[in-house]
Amino acid sequence: MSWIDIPDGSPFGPENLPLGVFRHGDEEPRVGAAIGDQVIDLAPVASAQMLDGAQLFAQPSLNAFLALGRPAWRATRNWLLDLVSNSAERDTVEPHLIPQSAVGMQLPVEVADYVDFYASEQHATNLGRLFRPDSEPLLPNWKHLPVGYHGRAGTIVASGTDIVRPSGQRKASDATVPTYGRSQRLDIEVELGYVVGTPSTLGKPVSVEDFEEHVYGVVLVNDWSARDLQAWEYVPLGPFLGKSFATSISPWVVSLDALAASAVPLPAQDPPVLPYLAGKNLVNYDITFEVYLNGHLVSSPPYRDLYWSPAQMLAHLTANGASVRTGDLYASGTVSGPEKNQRGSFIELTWGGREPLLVNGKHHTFLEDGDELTISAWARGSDGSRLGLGLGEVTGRITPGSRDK
Ligand SMILES: O=C(O)/C=C/C(=O)CC(=O)CC(=O)O
Ligand SMILES: [Ca+2]
Ligand SMILES: [Mg+2]
Repeated sequence: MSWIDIPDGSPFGPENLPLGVFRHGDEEPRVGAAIGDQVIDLAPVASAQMLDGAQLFAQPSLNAFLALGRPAWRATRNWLLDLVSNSAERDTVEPHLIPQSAVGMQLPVEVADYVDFYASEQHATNLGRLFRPDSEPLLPNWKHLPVGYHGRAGTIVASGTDIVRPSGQRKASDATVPTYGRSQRLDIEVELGYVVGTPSTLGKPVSVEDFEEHVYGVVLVNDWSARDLQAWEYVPLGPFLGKSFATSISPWVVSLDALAASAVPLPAQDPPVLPYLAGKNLVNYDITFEVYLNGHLVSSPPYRDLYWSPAQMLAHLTANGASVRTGDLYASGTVSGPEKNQRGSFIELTWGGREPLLVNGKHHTFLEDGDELTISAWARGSDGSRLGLGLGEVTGRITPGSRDK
């Protein structure tokens, strides 16, 4: 319960309290917490209470706060829970509530490195069938390690940023040589992203047990992908320009402490994983995404059945001694469920473009100029309810890009 008025159905209930970076008029961007349809401007509230570290909220990114580590994250969460639930705090907090409609949101984190996994068995199977129809859909390594690649941190953009249609080399299957031009198979990838707070040490792998020491929370990720560029360029070294032009993330970082209510055990893995990937308490989160094309729901991918847990992803990405830094982002890979309306990309939803989707009376395959794509997501608590535990949304609109050359 909160003394703050929270609209019914708000993703930001009194126990969610995600953090983000907002801009209010021409004031400096700074850290806020979302509750209902308002933002708590944290720096002046912390200053009024003469808290150490109040200046950490007067920053244009969460990085300084994230670097403090789990004890400080917990203490901050407890402070926030008290601010919104204890009516004695009302006089201090109320002057620093700002309607979300009056602020602009920017990237919550200055992203250091970006890694993208491929952890949904359903998605990997679908893409195997589409890209490698004559082979086994899952490659032999897939159930032994969380497959991933290093992406491009510098082109991670805030929700709402226009996505310029990328150009590049692509080769039609009946052509002998490639051409350069605008992508004709521009797609989305619906993913969950994990934000690293506490760095690790170079040369020292992070164990699955230490996941919560390093990871602060989650954001929504749309890993825009140009399937025609990708198909022509990516064997054998992996994704490159087909995915590096833009990746959008949601503005509010939901903490693992808030998400704990939706943790579900990871199903048994077969074959058994190597010891460095094994753990007794591996979890996933019971999160369901909703994908809207121009305002119409086209898919609802479920996260809870992902094959690899985020703790295993972190253990694997540091297994060679590579370190993580404050602000690193690693994403789950596209999330797809078994049903047709649970697929997390248009290449799957339209089966390579051969089965167009009928959306509001119009046939769609890949993204067209002007299309607006929004992903939202909700976590479910152990009682099956949504509990005001939403992740908010990430949105972007396709703009035409430069003329073909
Ligand atoms: O299987 C392939 O050939 C291609 C896979 C992808 O494009 C997916 C990817 O990059 C990772 C993911 O988001 O799941
Ligand atoms: Ca991806
Ligand atoms: Mg990308």
